[in-house]
Amino acid sequence: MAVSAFRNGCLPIFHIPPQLPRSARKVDGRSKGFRLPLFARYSQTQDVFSSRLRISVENLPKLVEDIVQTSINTGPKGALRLVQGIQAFVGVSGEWLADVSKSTNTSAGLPPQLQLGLLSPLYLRRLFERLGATYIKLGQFIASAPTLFPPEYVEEFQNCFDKAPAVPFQDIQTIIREELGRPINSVYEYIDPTPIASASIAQVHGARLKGSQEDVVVKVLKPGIEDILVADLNFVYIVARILEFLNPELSRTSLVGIVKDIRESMLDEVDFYKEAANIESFKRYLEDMGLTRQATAPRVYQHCSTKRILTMERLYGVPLTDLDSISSLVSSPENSLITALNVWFGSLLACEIFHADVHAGNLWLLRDGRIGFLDFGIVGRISPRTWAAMEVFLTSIATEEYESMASALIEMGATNKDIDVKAFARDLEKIFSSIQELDTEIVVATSRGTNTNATAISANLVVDERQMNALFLDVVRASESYGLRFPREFALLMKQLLYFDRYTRLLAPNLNMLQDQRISIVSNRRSKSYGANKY
Ligand SMILES: Nc1ncnc2c1ncn2[C@@H]1O[C@H](COP(=O)(O)OP(=O)(O)OP(=O)(O)O)[C@@H](O)[C@H]1O
Repeated sequence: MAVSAFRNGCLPIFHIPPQLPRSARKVDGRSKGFRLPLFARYSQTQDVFSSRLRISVENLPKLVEDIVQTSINTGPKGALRLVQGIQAFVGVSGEWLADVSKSTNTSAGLPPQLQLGLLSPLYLRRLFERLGATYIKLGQFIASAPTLFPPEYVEEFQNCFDKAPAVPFQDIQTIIREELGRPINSVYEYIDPTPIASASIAQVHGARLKGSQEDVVVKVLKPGIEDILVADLNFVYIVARILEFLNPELSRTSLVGIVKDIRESMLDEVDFYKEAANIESFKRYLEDMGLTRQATAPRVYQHCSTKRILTMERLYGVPLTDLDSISSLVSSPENSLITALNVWFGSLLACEIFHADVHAGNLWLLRDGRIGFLDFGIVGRISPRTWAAMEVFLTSIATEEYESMASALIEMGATNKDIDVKAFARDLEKIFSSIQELDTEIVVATSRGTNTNATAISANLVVDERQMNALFLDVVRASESYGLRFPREFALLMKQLLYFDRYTRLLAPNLNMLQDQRISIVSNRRSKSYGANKY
């Protein structure tokens, strides 16, 4: 049962099933349709429309000024991106037309996933992938923001992969040389021309330092990526401004504010000084809490790091989902998981930043048995107050205390309305009890610890994750129906907990992540702040 799944330390996952459970559609007889106003406001009367228009026209000069200013800031690169955008649009339109013509040859008619044209989730996701870095990141943002976007889109954008073709090594060498301001061989003994990884924004190469002969990796920002980001984000900003102008109600959802937030956090990701500062901050936290024998983050070599290249100690290890390799490295995968959890939970308050992207590629078990945290491009900051409410929320899931759960959600969600806690608690209880009958066997099979049968476990994980994720969405929607809006940190935190939930099911299926005495989710209060220094 799902509730017993929580007792086993399982949490809802951000993966949305296409067919949401009954509880996703209705709670307490209220329709819980989930749409941005953009998708849902077609039934306005003419009067309302014209009064809106009157209000909007007054804002026209400001809008025009904003568009002109943003276009000037974008410069000629805007035109280039426009051409690339048109090419991507034509390409995906071709795919859509081909699929339409295939389905018109069948008797079943046009399937729903084709009906919205390029605005349907599948084709929009493909368009985003063709448009490259900015849109891939935007897609990932949509995938992690179920409170803001319709579930079909959230689900489809889970597939927005951050892989990209590698930049030729010659171009990478040019960037490194320019950034260093001296010959490459004066700093590195060698750099491996074959990249370890090539993502949308950066490419990573293995290398060895001259002199000390230490193994390092060099993370290199892909050429022209900042220009692309600026051009694209300015375009998205203009679209958001126009939408808000056409429909002033959108300003209540603060669409422009969201776009500004995304712009800020994406531009942060292309500044390796910031990533280096985040790593340093995390390392100081480990040192000051005496955790260096349990966990680490790569040392940054400042003399060969700049805004566009980051030279770091090379870590050797395996992702936390690689059960076979983990078992060959340590006798108790469960203990390794507990360490990872304690270090991460501890950082929530004892370090100014927390690692906000702990997917398996970024969380390793190292050969020496320590946990390695990689990639501090995305970090979050949480206030002690929000975390205190989060702790109550997590505990109430395990103890099934719905009034505490309601109060914690109210504490976290911004609202100035008075909320009926008891009614909210009843709605939450309904959500949780409505999933009691969900595939009991799945959870039972997982919790029996079938760790010899990796395939069965992963199959179970997928199904179970979908259910848990739907449950989480239900909770968010129920909260929204009471006027609650959660801060970005809430979604960021939940996403990390869902990653940990996945690791728990793989490495320690009988572990109760929320209640086990060995795991300290209760705050290590921030006695001292290990903030990111400015470089
Ligand atoms: N210090 C390191 N030691 C060993 N390998 C590393 C190190 N840093 C990065 N890598 C390798 O390079 C890959 C990509 O690095 P990183 O995650 O920092 O880049 P990214 O562009 O942010 O990628 P993503 O968006 O996929 O997380 C990692 O998954 C890992 O395989």
